Amino acid sequence: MARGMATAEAIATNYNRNPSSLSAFPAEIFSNRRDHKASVDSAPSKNHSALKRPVGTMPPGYNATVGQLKTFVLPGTVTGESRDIELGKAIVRAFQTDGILQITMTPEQWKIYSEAEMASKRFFNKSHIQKAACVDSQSYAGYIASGEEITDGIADYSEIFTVTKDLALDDVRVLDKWPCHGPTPWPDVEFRNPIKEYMTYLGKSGEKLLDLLELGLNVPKGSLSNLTEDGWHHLRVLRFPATDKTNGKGEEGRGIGSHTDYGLLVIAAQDEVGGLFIRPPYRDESYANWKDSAAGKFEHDDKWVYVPPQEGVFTVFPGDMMQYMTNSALPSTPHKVGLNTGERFAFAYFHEPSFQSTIKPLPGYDAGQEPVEGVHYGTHFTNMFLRNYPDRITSERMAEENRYDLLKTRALREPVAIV
Ligand SMILES: O=C(O)CCC(=O)C(=O)O
Ligand SMILES: [Fe+2]
Repeated sequence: MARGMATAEAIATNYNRNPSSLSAFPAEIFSNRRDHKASVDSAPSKNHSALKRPVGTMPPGYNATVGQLKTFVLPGTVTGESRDIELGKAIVRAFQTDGILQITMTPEQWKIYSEAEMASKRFFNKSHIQKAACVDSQSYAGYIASGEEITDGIADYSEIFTVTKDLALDDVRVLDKWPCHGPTPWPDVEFRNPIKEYMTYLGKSGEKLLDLLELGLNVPKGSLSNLTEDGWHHLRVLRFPATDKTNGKGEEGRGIGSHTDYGLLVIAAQDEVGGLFIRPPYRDESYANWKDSAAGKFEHDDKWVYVPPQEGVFTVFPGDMMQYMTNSALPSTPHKVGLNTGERFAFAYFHEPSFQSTIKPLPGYDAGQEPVEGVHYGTHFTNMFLRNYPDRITSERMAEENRYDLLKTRALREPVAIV
């Protein structure tokens, strides 16, 4: 049965209005209007007199609007029927108004997410020596200690395990010294297996979202999803220390500085602690992270929206390449993370074009945006990692072996035959 636009919107609104679907968190959080400012230390307003504690779980010292995100249920398959078109349009509208949306986890995804989260906690519980051994000199995959990553010149407090395409040492791309190409230095299979499974599942959701976006943006089938054959999908498994338990290398209360991410879509998940802030699109603001760094932009102004943790959902927002392809019809969403009173675990999965692809504007969205010759995704990714990890062994080896220059060669700009 075909369902109309109202129904696609209704799916979204029902989730916002039905507190029973928000089991883990106080329903009152979600009765906030978007224009209501609230923070941990603000006095509860009349509306919140029934609250036992002030609104939400916002990190101390932050003052932001509490977001009411639209929540969507992805179909089993995207066939292109009218209800998919309406859903695609509703997703486009949500990105344009809010900059972020939620998708529900299927019961299977919930199980896979929970197992990945347990694996993450096991990993971060290991000794520093065990974690620090998980480094690779050719890929940027592996462990990043708290204070090692740099955003806008300041150390981030996040502790991270990054997963990139896990390539064997005898893979031809590794033998040919392609930048960023190499193995993922897993600590053990107890970590590797659940994390790989988590990525595989999110990959399927990422593909469905791209299919729906093609419908919602009214562009030919395949214009987004063809880019992700051999996509450079990657994942950051994250732990944030409590605000009073840092090593002093960064800025007080700051987890990760304001930034945009690089590819098509970010699919994130967080535990119940809370710390993510995003910036919805504002008409008078423009930025283009592939031209000039968007890191640190707007960091300290008051136009941020706090993303309250909600059990059983992923949050989704567009990345830089989506912004370029749509001429900013879907801007890459700036976001940042604050430290909270307790440690926080999160995942950020990046659904990306293939490393070799040159991204071009979508039909109907080509307004001569710069650079007119397109953006080489692998170069953008490499630039971002060089900027974030200037002192990592991978950056040093890339410089010593002149790997960066390979990005200009034909081999790195043509599809790879996957065997
Ligand atoms: O911690 C989060 O929720 C988001 C992390 C993030 O922005 C990133 O890893 O790029
Ligand atoms: Fe991010």
